[in-house]
Amino acid sequence: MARGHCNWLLTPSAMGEVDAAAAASGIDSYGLMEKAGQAVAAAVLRLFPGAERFVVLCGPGNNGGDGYVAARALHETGAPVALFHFGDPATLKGDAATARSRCPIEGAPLDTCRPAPGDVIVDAIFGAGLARAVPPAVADIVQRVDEAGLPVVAVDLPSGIDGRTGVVMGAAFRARHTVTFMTRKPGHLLLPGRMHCGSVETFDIGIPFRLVEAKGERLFVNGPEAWDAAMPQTDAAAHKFRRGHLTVFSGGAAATGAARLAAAAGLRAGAGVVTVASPKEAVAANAAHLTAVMLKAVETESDLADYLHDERRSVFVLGPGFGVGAKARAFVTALAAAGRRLVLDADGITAFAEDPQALFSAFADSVPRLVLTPHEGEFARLFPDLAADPALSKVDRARQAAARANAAVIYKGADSVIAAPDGRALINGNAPPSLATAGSGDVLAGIVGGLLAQGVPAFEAAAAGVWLHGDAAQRAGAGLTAETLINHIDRWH
Ligand SMILES: NC(=O)C1=CN([C@@H]2O[C@H](COP(=O)(O)OP(=O)(O)OC[C@H]3O[C@@H](n4cnc5c(N)ncnc54)[C@H](O)[C@@H]3O)[C@@H](O)[C@H]2O)[C@@H](O)CC1
Ligand SMILES: Nc1ncnc2c1ncn2[C@@H]1O[C@H](COP(=O)(O)OP(=O)(O)O)[C@@H](O)[C@H]1O
Ligand SMILES: [K+]
Repeated sequence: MARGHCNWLLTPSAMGEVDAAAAASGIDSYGLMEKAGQAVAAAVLRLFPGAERFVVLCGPGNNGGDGYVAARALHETGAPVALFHFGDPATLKGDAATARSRCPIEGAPLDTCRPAPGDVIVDAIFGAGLARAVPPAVADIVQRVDEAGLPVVAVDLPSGIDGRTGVVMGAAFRARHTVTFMTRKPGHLLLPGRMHCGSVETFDIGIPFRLVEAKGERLFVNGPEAWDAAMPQTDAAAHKFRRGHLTVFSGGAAATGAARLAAAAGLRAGAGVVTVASPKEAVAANAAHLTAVMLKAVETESDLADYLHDERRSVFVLGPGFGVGAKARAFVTALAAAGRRLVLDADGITAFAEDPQALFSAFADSVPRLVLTPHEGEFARLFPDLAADPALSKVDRARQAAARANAAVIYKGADSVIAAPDGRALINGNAPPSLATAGSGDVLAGIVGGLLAQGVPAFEAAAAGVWLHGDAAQRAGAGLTAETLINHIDRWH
C-alpha cells in the first residue's frame, strides 16, 4: 500500500515489539538508545542555540534513558545542563541504567526543579510506556513549565500524551518540538495529542525497516501513497460518461445550497456529469444557480425508481440539506437495492439514528459501496456504543464502525480518520483549521462522490477526498468559504 516510510504509524505497543525484535535479531539496544538521545541533543542545540540552561527531566524507564544520553551529549558541548529525575534513579534497569551510569551530571529529585527564564526543557519523563494518568509531581512540573512559558523539546512524546490515542493522561507538556523514533505514533496526529507535540521529527535510529513492516498495523498518515494507484487516469480519449455520473440530492426550497456545493465539488473533482436531483418545489431555486451541473426533478420514490433505470447513474450523494426522515431512509434503501454507490452525509446519517442496523444491512452484501462521513455528533448517532467507549481511540472507533457498516468511514474533525471494513486506516494531517466553516463538509461529500463516479473504490475515494479537501483549503487561504474552497480543488491527474 505505501511507498516510502514517512507515512507509517505504529502504536506504542507495536513499537515496543519492534524494539524487542531488534534486540532479538542481535542489534545492540543500548546503541539504539544512544542514537535516540544524541538525536534529541542535536535537535535541542539546533533549535535553541542561545539557551542559558538545558533542563533535562528524566523518568523511570527507557524514555528517561534517552534523557540521560541527551544530557550527557549536551554537557559534552560545554552547555550548562541541569538534570532532574522522577522516581529513584537507583532503580533504573537495563539500557536506562547504563545511560545514567555514563552521564556525569548529578541529578536532583523532580520536585526540586525550579524552571527559570532562559531554560530550555528536555522532557524525557514518559514516552511509549505511559500507562496511566501522570502522578501529581509530573502534573506539577507541567504546570510550572507552562506558566513560565518555557520551550519544551519532548523525547518520543510529550509526557502525559497517550501515544495510542492522543489523549492527555491527567496533564501533558506542550512541546515546541518532539523527536520520535522510526515512525510517528497515532498520538502525534490525533487530537488533542497533536496540539501538544509542536513540530515532529522522526529520527531513524537504525532499526531495519523490515522489522517495522513486520509489526505494521495497516495504519498510515493519509497521503497520496495510500491511494495514488487507485486514482483515475485521464487520457485524451476520456469521455464524459467514462468519467462517471454523480447525482446529488437536493433538499427542499429553503435548503438547496448544500447540495449545490457538493455537486460543484464533485464536478471539480473530475466527475464527467453531475446532476442535482431536486424536489419539484426546489427546482426553480436550483435552476437559478446551476450552470455546468444538470438538474432533474426527483420527488418521490417512484421518480427515483424511474431515474435509476439509467444504469449510468451509478453514484449518489445524499444528506447535505436533505432533511431527516422517512424519505431519506426510503431513498437510501432504494439506492442500496439498486446496487448503487453512495456517499451518506449529514441528514442522511442522522436519518438512521433510530435504526442504524437498517442502513448497515442494506449495504452488507458486497464490496463496500457506501462512504459514511460523520462528524463527532453524527458518529455518536450511528455508533453510540463505540462513541461512548473510553478505551477506544478514534482509529479504533472508525475501524469498528467501518466493519460494522461495511462502509468506508470518514470520521471527521481536525484529525479525520478514514477506515475500511478490512481494517486499513489512515489519519489525516493536512486539514487547516479554516475548514471549520459552514458547508465545508458538503464540499467533502461532493469530492468523494466525484471520485467514486470515476471508479475509485470506496476507501481510496474517501481517503483521497479528505486529502484533496485539505489540500484545497491550504491553497484557498485563511479566509476560505465553502464556495471559494471549491475553486481550489484540483483533479489528481
Ligand atoms: N529500543 C528501544 O526500546 C528504544 C526505546 N526508546 C525509548 O524508550 C521509551 C519507552 O520506554 P519504556 O517502555 O521504558 O517506557 P517509558 O520510559 O515511557 O515509561 C515507562 C516507565 O514509566 C512507568 N510509568 C508509566 N506510566 C506511569 C505513570 N502514569 N506514573 C508513574 N509511572 C509510570 C512505568 O512503570 C515504567 O517504569 C520510548 O518512548 C523511547 O523514548 C529509545 O531509547 C529508542 C530505543
Ligand atoms: N479545526 C479543524 N481543522 C481542520 N479541519 C476541520 C476542522 N474542523 C472541521 N474540519 C473539517 O471540515 C469539515 C467540516 O464538516 P462538517 O462538520 O460536516 O461541517 P458542515 O456541516 O458545516 O459542512 C470536515 O471535513 C472536517 O474534517
Ligand atoms: K517524553
